[in-house]
Amino acid sequence: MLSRFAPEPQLPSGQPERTGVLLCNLGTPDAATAPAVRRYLAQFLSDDRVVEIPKLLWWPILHGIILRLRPKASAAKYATVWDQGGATGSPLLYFTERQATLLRGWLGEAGANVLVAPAMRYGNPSIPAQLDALKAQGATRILILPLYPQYSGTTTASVCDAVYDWAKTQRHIPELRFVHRYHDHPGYIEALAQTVEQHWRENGRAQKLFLSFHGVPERTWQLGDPYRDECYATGRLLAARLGLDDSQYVLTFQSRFGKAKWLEPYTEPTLVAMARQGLESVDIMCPGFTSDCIETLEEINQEAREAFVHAGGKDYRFIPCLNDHATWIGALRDVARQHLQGWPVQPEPPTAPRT
Ligand SMILES: C=CC1=C(C)c2cc3[nH]c(cc4nc(cc5[nH]c(cc1n2)c(C)c5CCC(=O)O)C(CCC(=O)O)=C4C)c(C)c3C=C
Ligand SMILES: [Fe+2]
Ligand SMILES: [Fe+2]
Repeated sequence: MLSRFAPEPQLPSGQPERTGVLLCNLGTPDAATAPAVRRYLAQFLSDDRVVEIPKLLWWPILHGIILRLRPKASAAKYATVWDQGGATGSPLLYFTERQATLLRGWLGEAGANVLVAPAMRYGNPSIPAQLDALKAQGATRILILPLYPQYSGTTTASVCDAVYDWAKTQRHIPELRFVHRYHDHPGYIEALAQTVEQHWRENGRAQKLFLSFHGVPERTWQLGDPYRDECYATGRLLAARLGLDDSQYVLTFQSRFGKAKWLEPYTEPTLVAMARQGLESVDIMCPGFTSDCIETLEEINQEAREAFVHAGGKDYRFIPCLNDHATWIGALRDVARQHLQGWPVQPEPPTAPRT
């Protein structure tokens, strides 16, 4: 029987042991085309962390309906955000790569020589490919840093699964550490607050600030997923930092998928209801998304905007995600440093050749 363990990479003799950081985001299709979106959605929606319906029931729905109908419509939406928001190609991939490059430089400020690689849970560059690449560059310790500030079984735990699956194929597993959450980290809250304040300086201030987080099925919360509570904690800390009372901001959940009940209140129906009650202007941001993507640039900045205006709203002001904001990269550096404690981050002197 062939061994499931891959051969260990041959490192040039004298190459120092390195420390690596894997910056993980959700993923994105390789192109804004129906076949690429189908491949991406097939991988994404086959993950039982994401869809908790028994395979026997889910498979016919996924392969018989969703993967036949959704890719074409979804690709048309992806085409509207490709190259947008200051990005080239997929905004999610573009900003994740940029965050990795900047983080490497910022960690290097204090003389730390840490490898930083971007990775996507679904699509490319994949988590196993990037872990292989880090190992091939000599990484013997790797910190897994998901770009999800709030922990959810549907996202953070799925990144952990992908890393554990890769580890199962390795003869010599690097030391591994995982960041699970930073929803209340002062640097993250500060970066969000500065983004809102800059937006207010440039555009003035609307009647209400909407904080729209990605939704998850409500059942996951009832079963103990901490995601909802962590979103509310982020919302409260951000409002306090901005000096907002409860009447000045609204926290909602977007991107409902399928027929089940998801976390409420839902973003678009709340915008519509409030516009009908006379709300004229909103500022809207998505604090749980650390990069702009289809969910922010299309769903929030296009679809929800249209719904708000159609319901009588006048002024809809979208606030971009953290992307490559300097305070945010500083926060990522601080989160990484906290979790790298005790690990050597300087290249070690070459070891003497064995005699
Ligand atoms: C099917 C259920 C889904 C769950 C649960 C879910 C949780 C979840 N997702 C994000 C972040 C992102 N999701 C994105 C896209 C996206 N999400 C789902 C479904 C679920 N997400 C779908 C089907 C899609 C694809 C888009 C579409 O076809 O409409 C993205 C954007 C990807 C991109 O722009 O390339 C992000 C980011 C979080 C944080 C989360 C739970 C906390
Ligand atoms: Fe999603
Ligand atoms: Fe969406």
